[in-house]
Amino acid sequence: MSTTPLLKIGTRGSPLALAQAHAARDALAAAHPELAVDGAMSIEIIKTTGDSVQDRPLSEIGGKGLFTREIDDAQTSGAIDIAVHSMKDVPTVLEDGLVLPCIMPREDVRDAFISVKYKSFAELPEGAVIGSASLRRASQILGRYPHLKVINFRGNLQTRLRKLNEGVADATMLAMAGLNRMGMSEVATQPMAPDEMLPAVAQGAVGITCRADDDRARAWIEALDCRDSHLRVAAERAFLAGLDGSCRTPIAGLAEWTAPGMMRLRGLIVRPDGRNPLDTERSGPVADRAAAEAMGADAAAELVERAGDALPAYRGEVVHGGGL
Ligand SMILES: NCc1[nH]cc(CCC(=O)O)c1CC(=O)O
Repeated sequence: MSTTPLLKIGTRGSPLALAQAHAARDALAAAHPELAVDGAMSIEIIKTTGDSVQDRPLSEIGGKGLFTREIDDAQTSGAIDIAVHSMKDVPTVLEDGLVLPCIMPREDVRDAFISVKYKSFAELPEGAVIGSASLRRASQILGRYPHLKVINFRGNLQTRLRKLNEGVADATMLAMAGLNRMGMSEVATQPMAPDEMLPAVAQGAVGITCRADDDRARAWIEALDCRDSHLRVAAERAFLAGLDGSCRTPIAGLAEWTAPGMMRLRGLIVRPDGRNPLDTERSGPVADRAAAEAMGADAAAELVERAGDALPAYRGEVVHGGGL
């Protein structure tokens, strides 16, 4: 029973991250009989900078890979073999020596409006307080409802819901995907349509990385790859990469299949005050990863061009990733 596991799975320790790691482990066991054996896989919890710093806005901590760096290091050093990530927390450029062969079937991409007293944003009175650590969410809401106030709201899902119940804020927003995976869908007062709240790039997608030279782990996780989800995430991440040299930009993006082989990509960059958002859309055939990435890059190039000198104003205020 004390033999070394064949596959060490790394994850953050939040309840959501653990739920995702357990789901990945179960899918691996179902797909590969040799991994279904007792002790064949282990789950290793790794604390990231983003988990450690709870008292300051993420935008003040800065830097890429707040929720991934320590996990990347563990992977590179061999302390773990694969890592299960919320893709919206993963920087567009992977750590050297790591690859991403697997995107699992994507969950609900939408954000949810959550409130104890109110049914929707439209019902909130003048001066009502929204708790959010996400400038992407906050700025989209302020653009539409400038009479609301946004306060910084950090912590994992459980912490944020507790703050809401304590009356620290009148409403908050959380990804439906996280709620669904935690079996807490009923916490959502109302899912918001992407037209009202465009999700973060790769929201609802879970990816699995491994070392580029680890052929065995790679084959195991590649078997779980959902091609439809992977191409959507590839388009969105190419859009993000095209805009996001610093990884500190409030950006939203969503790719969807409108018909077999036909993709639609919506993209948006916003200012913190929600004024003058820039959005764009692409539709067309996407047969492979190169086509998905070309669509994302093309949409980003258009926004860079249109933003012109104003682009710096869209940058530098927020760290991409970590619930943003
Ligand atoms: N670190 C926060 C984080 N990362 C991924 C999700 C949601 C799940 C997902 O988008 O797959 C969340 C919580 C949230 O934004 O409500």
